[in-house]
Amino acid sequence: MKSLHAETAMSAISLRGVSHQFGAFTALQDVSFDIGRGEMFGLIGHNGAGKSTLFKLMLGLLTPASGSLKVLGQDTGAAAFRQTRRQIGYLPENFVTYDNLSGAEVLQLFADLKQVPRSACADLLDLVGLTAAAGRHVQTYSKGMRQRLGLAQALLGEPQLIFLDEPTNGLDPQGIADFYAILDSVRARGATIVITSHILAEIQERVDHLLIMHGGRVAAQGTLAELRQGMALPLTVVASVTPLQQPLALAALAAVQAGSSEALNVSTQAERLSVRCAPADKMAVLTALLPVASDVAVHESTLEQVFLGYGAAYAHVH
Ligand SMILES: Nc1ncnc2c1ncn2[C@@H]1O[C@H](COP(=O)(O)OP(=O)(O)OP(=O)(O)O)[C@@H](O)[C@H]1O
Repeated sequence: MKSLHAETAMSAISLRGVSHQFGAFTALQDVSFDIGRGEMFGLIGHNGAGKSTLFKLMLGLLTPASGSLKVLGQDTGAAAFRQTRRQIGYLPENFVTYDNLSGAEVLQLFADLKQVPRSACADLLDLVGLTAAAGRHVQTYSKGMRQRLGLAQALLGEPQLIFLDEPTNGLDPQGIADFYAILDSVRARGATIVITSHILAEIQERVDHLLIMHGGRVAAQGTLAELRQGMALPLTVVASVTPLQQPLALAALAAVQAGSSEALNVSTQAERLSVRCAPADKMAVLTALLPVASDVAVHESTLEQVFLGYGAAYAHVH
């Protein structure tokens, strides 16, 4: 499936035919995609699919064996990329910090390393909700607080581009919600965010575009809607139907089934009627149910189902 977004100089990131080997092992093969400026871009894949390697290439920490890789318009291999790096923030998968320093001291240290004025630290600590704990040793921080400190570090210097490698790993639901609320405020100033996560339910409503990696290759890319379309997984329509209306609903659905080559799976439980059908039959099912039902809702396939579907399809071909 081809990316639909424009492959122009406006891309924050552009990869063409990128491959990378570790010794004899090919970790990435012929990877091409674009990330538009201001997007929240989700990179997903099984363990070992190549996500962290891609991050390291995009950060200029590794050099691709072949292909071209431009980040913020600059070739990552060029000497000038050192300057571009200042526009980039990175929260690694395992953010390691110094336990016997305070949160404020850790952030100041990173500010010095990034040559960002220390005066920026107070606002960032405030943004990530650590002002009250700024004087405490990081040793006493919870996992969520450490991750928020890591995010503050990634946001030093107001970077245009931010890489977050499994940033919500180990956070509780409130911690995850807080983390994404901070990201929303970062997005509001136009920053591009690239994020990996294994918690697909968490990112499916939050990212603009997705790239599914499998075995070092791109298995699929697009918006969630495009990825769903590519997989054509069944969806479920649920509705409330009174006992009086139920025969009418079932008759209307039988008519839909008669006109479709795909199976319609209808089940009823008390007044709740549920129809599992192919995406192509969605409108016909809705048209059949709307006159005789209430509370009609469509449950599309989840990103997790889509991801597993692409994984299975990919494994079948390769
Ligand atoms: N420095 C290295 N030397 C040799 N092999 C490596 C090196 N770094 C990564 N690999 C291998 O490259 C492949 C891709 O690894 P990578 O860390 O990019 O995967 P990932 O998608 O980030 O996985 P995870 O979800 O587990 O973090 C894996 O098979 C890994 O073992």
